[in-house]
Amino acid sequence: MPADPGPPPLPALQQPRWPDTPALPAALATLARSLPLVLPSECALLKHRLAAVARGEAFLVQGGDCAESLDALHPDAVHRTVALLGRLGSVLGRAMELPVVTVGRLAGQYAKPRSSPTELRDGTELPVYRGDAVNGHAFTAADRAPDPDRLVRVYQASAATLNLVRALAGSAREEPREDLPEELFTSHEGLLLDYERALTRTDPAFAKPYAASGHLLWIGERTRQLDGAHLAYFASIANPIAVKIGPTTGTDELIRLVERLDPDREPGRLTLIARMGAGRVRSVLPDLVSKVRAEGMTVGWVSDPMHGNTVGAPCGRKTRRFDDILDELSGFFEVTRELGAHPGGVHLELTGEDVAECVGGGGRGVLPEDLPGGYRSVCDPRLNPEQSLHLADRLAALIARPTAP
Ligand SMILES: O=C[C@H](O)[C@H](O)COP(=O)(O)O
Ligand SMILES: C=C(OP(=O)(O)O)C(=O)O
Ligand SMILES: [Mn+2]
Repeated sequence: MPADPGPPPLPALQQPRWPDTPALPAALATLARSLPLVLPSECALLKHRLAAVARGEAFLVQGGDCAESLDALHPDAVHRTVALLGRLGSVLGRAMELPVVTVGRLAGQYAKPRSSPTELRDGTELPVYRGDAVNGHAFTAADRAPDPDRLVRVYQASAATLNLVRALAGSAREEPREDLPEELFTSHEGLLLDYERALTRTDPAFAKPYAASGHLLWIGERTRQLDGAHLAYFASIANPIAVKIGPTTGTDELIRLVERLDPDREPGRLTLIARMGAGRVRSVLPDLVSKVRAEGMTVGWVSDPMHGNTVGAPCGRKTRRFDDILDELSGFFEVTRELGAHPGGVHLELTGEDVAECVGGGGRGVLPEDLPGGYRSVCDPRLNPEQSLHLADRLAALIARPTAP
């Protein structure tokens, strides 16, 4: 009798079309016998800290690149981004009068969901860039071909980044400094299920397996289907997790999502990252927050003011206006406070490098004509240090005087 094939696999969106060669199983076997990048006890500690965020007793500052790039990996760049997160934490923690939990979008943020599977340039169509875990950014057939060996390369790059981050955090613990967080956790979008499964580990001290690729993993807006493979994977791991929710999220859908991902209502388990867009946050968010609160669910509420505010610049690049980013943050604070919920944190795409990708900001700010010369991101536009600190100052003023014009 033929063996029972079991249930069909759940649909997994946004997965690469890997070549049908032994390269993928070989890469996954390498990852499966590799060392974990993070420990379950660290994940448990972050969960504990995020429980304080959900209770209104702490504030989350999460940020970093849209997509890390192997070519741009440099110790100074990591140091500058970590220092920037530290400075943002100092400003916002003081304004909120709360301890800050700092989480980097780094040491693993190498895979991107995309709107279209291909990119067309001057009549040539190639697979879209899906992050350095999958293919190369250059617009050539060779670079854009998915290459499973990249999974091992980004694992190694993540290990090296994490090593540096741990050293920086260690030095800050020795000698506390305004510009370095004492404890920095890592996070990335858990998009590539092959990669995440190969790095999932068990530990006798913990009831459930955990993702050893980073402390916190989030599900993106494009892969949070209730009957999808991403939800099933995330439900199976013990890490603190987050979900991005966009403006089309229904209230019933959100309740089912929370029930599925946090059935035990475990403090700190689930953070909801709202990315509605400045024009919609005030109309869409209130029902979602009210319904979750009415169900007695204690999740953390965080604002990503980046992904709902992406627009095309005249040069053809993607950009975001500083004023839209600030406006969405203001709307998020208004809505949560009005409903008696805690505005639990910010999720930003930023870099310690002096790039020109988002437009506006304090002083002269970045102008659209600066983008062609100053754009370094391999995916979405990031705030540079000046824009990030200006945003933190403006937000701090808003936090202190919520009713000021
Ligand atoms: O970072 C997020 C997504 O990958 C990105 O916004 C999608 O961008 P695209 O519309 O250019 O594919
Ligand atoms: C893809 C991203 O966001 P979202 O899933 O919210 O679109 C991202 O954070 O880079
Ligand atoms: Mn992005």
